[in-house]
Amino acid sequence: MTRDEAETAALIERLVGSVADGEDQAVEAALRPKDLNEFIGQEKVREQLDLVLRAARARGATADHVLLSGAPGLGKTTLSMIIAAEMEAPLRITSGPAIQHAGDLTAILSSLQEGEVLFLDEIHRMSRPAEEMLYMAMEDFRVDVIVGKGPGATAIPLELPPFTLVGATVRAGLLPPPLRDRFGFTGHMEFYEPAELERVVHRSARLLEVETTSEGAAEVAGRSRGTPRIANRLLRRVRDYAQVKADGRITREIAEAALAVYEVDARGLDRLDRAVLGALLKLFGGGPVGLSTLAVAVGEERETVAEVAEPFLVREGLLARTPRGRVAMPAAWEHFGLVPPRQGGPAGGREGPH
Ligand SMILES: Nc1ncnc2c1ncn2[C@@H]1O[C@H](COP(=O)(O)OP(=O)(O)OP(=O)(O)O)[C@@H](O)[C@H]1O
Repeated sequence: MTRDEAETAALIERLVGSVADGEDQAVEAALRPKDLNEFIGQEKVREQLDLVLRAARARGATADHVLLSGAPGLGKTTLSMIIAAEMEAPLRITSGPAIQHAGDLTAILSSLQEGEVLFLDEIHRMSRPAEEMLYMAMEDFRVDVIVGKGPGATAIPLELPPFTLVGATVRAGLLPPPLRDRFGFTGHMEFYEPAELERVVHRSARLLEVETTSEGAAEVAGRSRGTPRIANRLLRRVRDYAQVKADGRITREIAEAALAVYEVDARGLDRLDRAVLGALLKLFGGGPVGLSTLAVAVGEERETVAEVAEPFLVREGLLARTPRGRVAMPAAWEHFGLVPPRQGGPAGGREGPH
């Protein structure tokens, strides 16, 4: 290997990244469904994707580029792995924030094998020049490698083997239209219904060899915010509790006691959700308040509040996003045991009767 090749390999290694260490990551990887049949819920996306992949296989062609949109933890990475497995193709995983320069993307694209699936997580966070390079790569399987700098710079066209790009984003609307339009198929991932999450919990419990009653699984599922990753995480924590404090079996009582320890409340709100709602209610009298102000108040990034906490709070009817700012809904006051201030009264609300 020459020095250039070694540097490129190191660069790709850094960009593509390996799965983080730790028992939880290893367990999470083991819990991933391996094919579309094992993948629970998301009927629409599954059916549509199944058609796209079957048709490509029948033609002996590389599958069209796929865009997956949806909140974190709904299974976008898992689906990209399934796409690669179903196409019997290798998979490369990277993310938008890892690609800061067009050269970063060239390094990855130029090392792809024919038919390879490239999973680009958080595609909306890629740098502009890289994004523009991706347009051409997706459409014509070609990139221009820029050699040199300034007026003397020349563009050398480089042919790429056909590949399938699987882009993942929290919202398809975050992508510029020219990029969005280059995907042959867009799958919108929805939050999971409680019954689907119960199936996820049962499946994971079976794989982890943990005995779980129906009520125990329902309790974990009900607090998992419609998200399989959270269901799996809560299941692992409840399993720990059941092993240390009881006989290892997950019942409703054990799930309730364990989740109280981990500060996940009966509605599934976690510490961040409660911080956001608590600030909205107690500091801003229920709003309206701007996203930036709210984010500063809870010491989080705007994006974290908007993309991690809010979709669930909105869906639960606890918070509304209005043109004037974020507003707490009556259910939020109730959940916190607070009474909303009267119009024109002092901000902050009063303690309720319970
Ligand atoms: N439909 C499903 N059926 C069973 N398990 C699932 C399903 N979807 C996701 N999971 C589980 O949830 C975990 C999280 O999924 P995954 O990493 O694919 O989410 P993601 O949408 O890519 O999240 P992020 O965008 O944050 O990376 C996985 O470990 C997987 O086991």
